[in-house]
Formats: sequence, C-alpha cells, structure tokens
Amino acid sequence: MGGCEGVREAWGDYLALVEGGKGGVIFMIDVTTIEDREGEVKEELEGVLETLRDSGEGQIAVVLNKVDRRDVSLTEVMETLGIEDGEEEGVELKGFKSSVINGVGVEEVFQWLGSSRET
Ligand SMILES: Nc1nc2c(ncn2[C@@H]2O[C@H](COP(=O)(O)OP(=O)(O)OP(=O)(O)O)[C@@H](O)[C@H]2O)c(=O)[nH]1
Repeated sequence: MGGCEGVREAWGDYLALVEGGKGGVIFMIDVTTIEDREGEVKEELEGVLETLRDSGEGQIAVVLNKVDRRDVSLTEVMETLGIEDGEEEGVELKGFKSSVINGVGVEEVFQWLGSSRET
C-alpha cells in the first residue's frame, strides 16, 4: 500500500489481516527524505506497531529504501526511530536496508517474513 496521507487511513483495515499469521507488514521508509519527515515516520510507525501489538501477533519488516541514493546506518536510524530488532508483545520486528530499483536487499525481507512464520 502507498504511504500518502489519504491512503494511510485505510492501513488499519489491512493490518487486521495480519492477525492469525496471515501475513506481515513491510514498512518502507525513503531514506532520502527521512530527516525532514522523521517525526511523521516515527508517529506512523508507532501507530502501526500499536495496532499489531494490540492484536498480540504479527511481523513487521522496517525497510530503509533508496540506499543507492544515500547510504545510512541501519542501527542509527533504528535508534532514532526508537525501535530494535526482536519480539515485543508478540510482534516481531526486523530492520533492513534496500534499493528496490537495484533489487538489493529485497529478497532478504521476504525471506525473513516467510521463514520467521514457520517457526
Ligand atoms: N534511486 C532509487 N529510486 C527509487 C527506489 N525505489 C523507488 N524509487 C523511485 O522513486 C520514485 C518514487 O517512488 P516511491 O518513493 O516509491 O513512491 P512513493 O513512496 O509512493 O512516493 P512519495 O509518497 O511521494 O514518497 C519512483 O521514480 C521510483 O522509481 C530506490 O530504491 N532507489
């Protein structure tokens, strides 16, 4: 799903589908604008995490995209966003870096979402 403001209102409807191990969330962040939109990203991410944690299960891959245009430290961005890899209240989170345009890092995201569900 897209991230523009009008579309965000519909996120909740789809997040409900993640319950029962039916799927996961890929929360994609554009690293080229992350500094300008840090507060907004943090707020939206917290909202998604809260919804997932309320349901008591789910997986969320936080993906920093467009690293071909601007490389960033995954650890630093995750720290800034106040998140870390691991499970909290039944929700598994893992951070990734990707360049969708070059196909870098994308496979790892899907592999993690798939494999983690099998255990
Ligand atoms: N360099 C580069 N460009 C990318 C990458 N992923 C998407 N784009 C390009 O970025 C442009 C906008 O795409 P997105 O940022 O995915 O679109 P969006 O998130 O719906 O747009 P905004 O909400 O306006 O940020 C398109 O021209 C894409 O081809 C990437 O990994 N690297």
